[in-house]
Amino acid sequence: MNITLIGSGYVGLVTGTCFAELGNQVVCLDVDKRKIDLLNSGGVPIYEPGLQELIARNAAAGRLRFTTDVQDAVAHGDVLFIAVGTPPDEDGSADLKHVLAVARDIGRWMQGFKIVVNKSTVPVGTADKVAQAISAELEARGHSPNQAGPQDGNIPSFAVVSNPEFLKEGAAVEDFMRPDRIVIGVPGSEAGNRAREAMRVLYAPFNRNHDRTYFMDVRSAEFTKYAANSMLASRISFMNELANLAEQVGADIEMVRHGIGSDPRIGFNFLYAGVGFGGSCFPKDIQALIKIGQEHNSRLRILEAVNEVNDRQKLVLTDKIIRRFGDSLKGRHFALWGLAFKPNTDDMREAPSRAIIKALVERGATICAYDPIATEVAKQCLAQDFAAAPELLKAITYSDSHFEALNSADALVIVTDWKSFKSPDFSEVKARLSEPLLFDGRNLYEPEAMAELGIEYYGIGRSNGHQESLT
Ligand SMILES: NC(=O)c1ccc[n+]([C@@H]2O[C@H](COP(=O)([O-])OP(=O)(O)OC[C@H]3O[C@@H](n4cnc5c(N)ncnc54)[C@H](O)[C@@H]3O)[C@@H](O)[C@H]2O)c1
Ligand SMILES: O=c1ccn([C@@H]2O[C@H](COP(=O)(O)OP(=O)(O)O[C@H]3O[C@H](CO)[C@@H](O)[C@H](O)[C@H]3O)[C@@H](O)[C@H]2O)c(=O)[nH]1
Repeated sequence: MNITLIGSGYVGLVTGTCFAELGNQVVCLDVDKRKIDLLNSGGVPIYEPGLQELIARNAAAGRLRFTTDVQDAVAHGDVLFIAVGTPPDEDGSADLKHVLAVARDIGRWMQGFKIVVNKSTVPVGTADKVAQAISAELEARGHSPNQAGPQDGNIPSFAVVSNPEFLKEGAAVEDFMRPDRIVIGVPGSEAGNRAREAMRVLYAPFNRNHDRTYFMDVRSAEFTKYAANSMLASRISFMNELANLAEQVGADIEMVRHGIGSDPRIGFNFLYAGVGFGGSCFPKDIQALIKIGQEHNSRLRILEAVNEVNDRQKLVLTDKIIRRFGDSLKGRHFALWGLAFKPNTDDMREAPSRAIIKALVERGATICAYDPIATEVAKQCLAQDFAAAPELLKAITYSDSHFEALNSADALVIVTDWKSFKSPDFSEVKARLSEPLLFDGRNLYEPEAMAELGIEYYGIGRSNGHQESLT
């Protein structure tokens, strides 16, 4: 099948590359010329395990190409995927300007029948707005907008489908290639039926052993995406709130996690307490759903609390550091392991490390940070965060080695749960730190083991270690 991805970021690039891997002819379009030039010269603008090799293989095989030419890209695809950003507007609602700009581009250039598939995360009702924007452009071209029936020849007609994406960064290729489910919302029309059949064929390779596709109406599909992210984020904030209470009552949240996760009705996934959730999805999607609720006079109190708990949780580790050292951290130096919002990515959007670094540096501390992948992206993000006080940026240095970052630090602060942090040589850690002190924002280690090693250890919601001395 001929497929076009409009928007070549995390979702567009991964989706396009994976469809090419399955034998489709794929064009990835982006307005960002630097991104397309980089892709055309063999580079990859994001870090995602396995992606670089897949892109190289499919580009070499002639199944995957990159362009900034809208007319060419729209002409190529029988199926046109919209995979552009839907960032939060000032009031928290999803900003649809990129999605609607793409819809207008499609309307401006399309010929014949096109299946327009929205993969961006969007509020319920967006497919209707996309259809209206395409129709308005067709009318301007002198065509009567027609979404109704199967057409022949070059008379433009279309169906707008919702196909939300559920991949996780850091595991995007794996998630896309082995989806738990494929949600497809199709309109109830003849064009919709045609789109449904095309989507069934396109996704057939994912359904060989059992059918993972859930066909539904468009609005339910749009809503499903927000519902999934809200549920997952709620679990995390719930566990973080319980973790903070566990410290007060002398319970250990890791024991509690095992105890409740073993109930199949609850399950183990997304129950890890930590320094809060970040990334480009949970924070913005929860804001957007809260806003949708407000607009429909249906306040979402649980989600309001999920956000509030998360904002607070990003500073829980800093609070522990302040309780240990006092409010002024002047003259204190910390090693910080992990900048990205989660492992296996260089994405720094809403990363808890940004809030933690800001809080420490504003209190006079200096920091040496290490991240296996995200350092360069982090430098740019932190420069923005400290734009109003650029002199504070000097307090942050970076190391290429997680051990060197420890040199002469008053404590090690762990923010991201990269695998390579899980079993460090603790004798080396102790030898390099000026005192054996560890603040673990991801509960990577056991308090008892740390005590045996002579390391003063503070986790999130851990009963033993030294929590009592902080309360
Ligand atoms: N990142 C994820 O893990 C993830 C997962 C599932 C869903 N989503 C959703 O998918 C959408 C895209 O997210 P992303 O992380 O890939 O965003 P991104 O910012 O990485 O990529 C979006 C790309 O779209 C391009 N773009 C913007 N306007 C354009 C236009 N008019 N024509 C062509 N290209 C244009 C941008 O230049 C950018 O390269 C969002 O709605 C997001 O919520 C993201
Ligand atoms: O038990 C957990 C699980 C995750 N996190 C944090 O939650 C955030 C999000 O993690 P994750 O969901 O793994 O990454 P994302 O790439 O943001 O993926 C989410 O957002 C995507 C965009 O909508 C969806 O497609 C995915 O299904 C959804 O998991 C990160 O900061 C994690 O550290 C926790 O604190 N505890």
